[in-house]
Amino acid sequence: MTQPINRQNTVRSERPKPKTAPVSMKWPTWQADRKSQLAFGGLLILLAIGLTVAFCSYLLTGQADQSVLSKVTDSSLRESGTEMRNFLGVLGAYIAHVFIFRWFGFSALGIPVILFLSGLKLVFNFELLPLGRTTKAVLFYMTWISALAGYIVLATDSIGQGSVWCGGIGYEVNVWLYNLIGWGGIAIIGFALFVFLIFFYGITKLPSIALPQRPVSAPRPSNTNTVNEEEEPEEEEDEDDVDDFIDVKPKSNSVPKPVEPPVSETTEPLNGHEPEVKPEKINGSGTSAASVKKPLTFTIADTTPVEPASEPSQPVAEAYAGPTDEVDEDALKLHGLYDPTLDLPRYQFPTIELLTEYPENKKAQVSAEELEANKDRIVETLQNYGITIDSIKATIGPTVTLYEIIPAAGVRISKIKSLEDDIALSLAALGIRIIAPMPGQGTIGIEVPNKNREMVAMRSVMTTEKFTKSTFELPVVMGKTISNEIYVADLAKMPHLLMAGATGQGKSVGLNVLLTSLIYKKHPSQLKLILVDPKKVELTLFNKLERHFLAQLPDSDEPIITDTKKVVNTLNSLCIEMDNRYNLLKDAQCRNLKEYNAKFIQRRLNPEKGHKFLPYIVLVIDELADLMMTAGKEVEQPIARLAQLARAIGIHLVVATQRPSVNVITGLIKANFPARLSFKVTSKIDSRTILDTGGAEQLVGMGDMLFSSNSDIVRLQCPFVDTNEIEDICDFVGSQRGYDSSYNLPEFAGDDSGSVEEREVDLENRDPMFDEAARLVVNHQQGSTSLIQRRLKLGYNRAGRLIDQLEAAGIVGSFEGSKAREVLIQDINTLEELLKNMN
Ligand SMILES: Nc1ncnc2c1ncn2[C@@H]1O[C@H](COP(=O)(O)OP(=O)(O)OP(=O)(O)O)[C@@H](O)[C@H]1O
Repeated sequence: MTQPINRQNTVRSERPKPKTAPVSMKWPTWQADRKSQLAFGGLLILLAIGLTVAFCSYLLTGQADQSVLSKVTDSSLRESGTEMRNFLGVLGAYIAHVFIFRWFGFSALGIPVILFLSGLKLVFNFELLPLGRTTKAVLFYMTWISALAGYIVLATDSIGQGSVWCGGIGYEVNVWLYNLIGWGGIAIIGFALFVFLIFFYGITKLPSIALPQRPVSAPRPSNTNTVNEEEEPEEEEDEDDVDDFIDVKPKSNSVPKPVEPPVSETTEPLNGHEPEVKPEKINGSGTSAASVKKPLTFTIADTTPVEPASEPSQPVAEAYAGPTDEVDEDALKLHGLYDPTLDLPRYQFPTIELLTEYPENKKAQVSAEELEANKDRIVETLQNYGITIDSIKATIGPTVTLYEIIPAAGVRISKIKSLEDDIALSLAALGIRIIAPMPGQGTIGIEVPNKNREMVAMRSVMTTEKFTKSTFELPVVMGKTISNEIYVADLAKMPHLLMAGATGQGKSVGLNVLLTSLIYKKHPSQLKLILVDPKKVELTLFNKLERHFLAQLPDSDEPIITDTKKVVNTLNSLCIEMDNRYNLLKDAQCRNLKEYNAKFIQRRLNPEKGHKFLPYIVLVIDELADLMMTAGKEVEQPIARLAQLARAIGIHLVVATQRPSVNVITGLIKANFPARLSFKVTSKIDSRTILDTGGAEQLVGMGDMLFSSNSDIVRLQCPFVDTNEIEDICDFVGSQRGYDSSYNLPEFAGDDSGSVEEREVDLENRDPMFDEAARLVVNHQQGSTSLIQRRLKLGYNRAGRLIDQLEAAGIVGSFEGSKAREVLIQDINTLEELLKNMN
């Protein structure tokens, strides 16, 4: 007797098509290609130079060339070329003739300006002036100057020589105006300028006309400054009245952008799927432009070329000096909320075109016959063991198909579970997993791998709304669930992730997916990565992100950490960073990084007290086993300490290993990593070590994985991102202007610490730079190795030796962890005295 099969299977023949909208599309496709950008940009610069030469030459020789030009025909082109006086021959004369004589007059010189600025932007990614705004202004002034010149030419009746000044447009407009309102046309031309200025500079107030009073007592009009700011913003920097904020000009030359809103407490479930989408908070910058609209003073900076941030660890905030812990009302009023992204205002997020689009036919194809046959076999096998079922339904996932059965009343679940191998045998398939019972479903699930599996392309998941509109702090697209939903998790909530998988099962791809997700969603000012790669090959591609996203020790010469000793130092340095951050949070009376940064954005924390915007730090270790073998406790302890404490202050760890054995994933480490992810492992024991349950040994490889958080386990297909895609993304980010260097972690002296006596400093053989270093340290009253390193352009080791010698000479105090050493000599004269004695 066959059981009735419920035909309402949830086979998804029509899966929602991923939208092709880019995550952050700024350039059309061809522009994303750097080579095309360079070629086209170069052409624009060349054109700009050529047109300038042709136009200038035309202004000098145009009259003579005009007569030749009028005779030019195709047949006489060769001869006329020789007669032309224009530096660029007949072509130069012709183009100049059209632009100057027929159209704009001499103001056509604005055209090469626009071309030149566009070329610079494409070739060097450098905006001398804001491109859009300058283009608008130049186009307006070209037309307006042409009209004004036309009026003068008409009024003075000098059309003969004057037409190169006003061009055809200016002249014709004035003839038309003259016919309309006689000589009153000048009023319309003047009014056009007035309207343009109002809209272009956003003028809302006019200067109050202060009637001259008795000269001695006449007060300075209080609003003079405001008016000037609005009409002639470029002059504002010179105004005395803004002294209080003289240092606080925003480092932007772009239109002020909406700032990250004060972040509210999230209510998303821990590690869960993305909850409902809140469109107004996309990218975490949902505050409406109106609500944070910055005052007009910002237009000043709009035209100021940006200096690259020189101290990434202390961004623009340094300049904002507010009173204690209250809102710095003045700075807030003047500049609006603090915006960390103004560190690199022109940074462009990587575009979706950098990811490969795979053809649709790579989707899972499970035929109706395969489905029916599997169902029948499952039902039969269970029947052979005396288990009858009420219904069975199938859901086709990218890698496996889930058959959910409802057993007849009285069937013991454990009995079905014990038949795992028998069902696998009857289906002649590897990697069968039985989930009994399915959490919250009242059914029993049997996962059967598909014969043809779907490759989940990174691009297809990155374009889904779930990811693009994610409001998570650190959104990571984990993959596709069995029901073809995109699973996005928040690394900030995990808060640390342990990853395991036998070799070749997709770990490196998984790490790349994680890093790509973060890079697509975060601005370099909001996220720093520390990449540890003992295998030395897996993460090297990311070293191009050094000046944007990477953090490292001050002495580091390689952005990706591969050396065990350096790993130990970096972990300890991260512990110091954690302690520093806790001190800042304590001082600010905040419970976590989110609250702290929100307070800083609202200018409620005083940068002079050391407060600054704190980026998230994500530490990725590609192979823990290797480190545990070579450094054991030295690595285990800081990892465990960070994992225990760092969640609140925005430091998150992602640790991967091939060998999830107990001597690698020790109890101490495991207890502090609630979120675990396992690709296929070789044994059930390994699966237990990483997930606390079996199942990972049954996975089918190539990114098939189990993700466990809060004791929920979900099977996912990890997206696939190839190394050439990573390379393109890193090139795209790396080619943009970044910080001066990577984000500096606090110094950690490691074994070299201890008093100088222990390190036997020989003051007889002082470094040749000793005197200079001593003067530097005393002048700055700051005993830091990195200061010496930076100012004297020395390597870390030499700077370290110098600071030891300075300590031995009694110029600086002893090592005090993350803080700079105390300088024991207060003034330069005393120092000179001492140096004289020493010499
Ligand atoms: N999500 C995925 N989708 C499709 N194929 C994948 C996926 N992940 C991995 N693969 C395939 O498996 C191969 C090995 O993956 P990967 O290099 O990530 O393995 P690994 O676990 O890091 O191995 P190792 O530990 O030896 O470095 C890839 O080259 C790719 O062909």
